[in-house]
Amino acid sequence: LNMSSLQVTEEVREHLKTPIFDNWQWEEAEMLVLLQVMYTDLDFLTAFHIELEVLQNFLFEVYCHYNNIPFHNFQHCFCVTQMMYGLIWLTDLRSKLGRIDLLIMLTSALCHDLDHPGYNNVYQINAQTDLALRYNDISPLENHHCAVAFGILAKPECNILKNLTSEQYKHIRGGMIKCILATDMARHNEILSKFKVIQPVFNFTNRDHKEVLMKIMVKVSDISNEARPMAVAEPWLDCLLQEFFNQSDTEKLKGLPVTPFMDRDKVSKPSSQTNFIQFVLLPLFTELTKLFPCLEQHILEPVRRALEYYSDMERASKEEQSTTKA
Ligand SMILES: COc1ccc(NC(=O)[C@H](C)Nc2nc3c(cnn3-c3ccccc3C)c(=O)[nH]2)cc1
Repeated sequence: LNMSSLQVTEEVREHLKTPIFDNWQWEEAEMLVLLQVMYTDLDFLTAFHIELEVLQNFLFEVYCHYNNIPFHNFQHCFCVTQMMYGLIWLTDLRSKLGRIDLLIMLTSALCHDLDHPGYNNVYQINAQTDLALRYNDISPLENHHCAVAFGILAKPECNILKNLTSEQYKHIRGGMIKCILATDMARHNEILSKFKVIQPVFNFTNRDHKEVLMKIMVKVSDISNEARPMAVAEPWLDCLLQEFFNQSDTEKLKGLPVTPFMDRDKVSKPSSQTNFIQFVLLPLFTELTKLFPCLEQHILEPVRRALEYYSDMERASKEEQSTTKA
C-alpha cells in the first residue's frame, strides 16, 4: 500500500474540510491517504514530532483493526474522522483550543469504534460475552475500542505519541479515554444535559467546559450521517439496519431479549429515523450550533431536510398501507 502514491489535489484538500464529503466515491486505500492529509494539514506532525512513516503505520494498523461488518467498519471510522476534521475547520477550533486537544478529538474519532463486533452493548451484556465479563457490563464496547487503540499505540512503529513529554502523553491518554467512552449512547442524555448547562456560559479557558465540548464534538461526528447529502446519508441507514437486523436475528435464535428498533419484523425505516432525528440529532446539533452559529447551514439545515425527507416517506408508506387495506 503506497500511501504517497495518490497525489491529493488542492481541491480535494478543501473538500475534505466540508461535511458534504462523499465517502462512497473513495477506495479504502485512498481514505488512508486522506486521513494522513488531515493529520498533516492540522500541523500535528511538526507540533508533536510525528514521523510520517510512523503516522502511516498507525493509520494502517487502525485500518486493519476495523471489521468487515455492515455499519461499524473502516468507512464509518473515516466518515466520523472526516466530520470531526470538517467541524474543527468550520468552527475555527484551532484558534480556541490547544493543538493537543485537537489531536485528542481527531484521534478519538479515528479510534472510537476499533474492532467493533457488530453487536451492541445490550447484546454483549445479555449474551454475557467475554467483553461484558472483562468490563463488568460497563460500556464494554467503548472500553474495548479504547483499549485496542492504546494496544496499537504500544507498538513502537505505530506510536504517534512517542516523541511527546510524559505530561503531554498523560493528557492525550486521559482525553482519548474520556472522548471514546463518551460515545456510548446510553450516556447520551447525561452528556448533553451537562453541555446544555455550560453552553450559555461557555469558557474556553475552563478545563471542565473544554472536556464536555470535546465529548460533544466526538458524539456529533459519530452520529452525523444525516448531516450529509441524502445520497450519502441514506445508504448508511441501510447499512445500520442490516447490522441491527443481524443482531436481532441472532438474539431471536439465542432466546435473548430483542430491542424493538432493531427487529426486522417491527422497525420501519422512516419512522425509526424520524424519531432519531427528532429526539436525538436535532437537540444535540441545536445545542452545538448555539455555541457555533456558523454550523446552522452546515449541519442543522441538512438534518432538518432529512427530517422532512423521512417524514414524507413515513406519510407515503402510511397512505399506501391504508389504501392496500381498503
Ligand atoms: C439513546 O440510544 C440510542 C438512540 C437511538 C438509536 N438508534 C436509532 O434510533 C435508530 C436505529 N437510528 C439511527 N441510529 C444511528 C444513526 C447514526 N448512528 N446511529 C447509531 C448507531 C449505533 C448505535 C447508536 C446509534 C444512535 C442514525 O442515523 N439513525 C440507538 C441508540
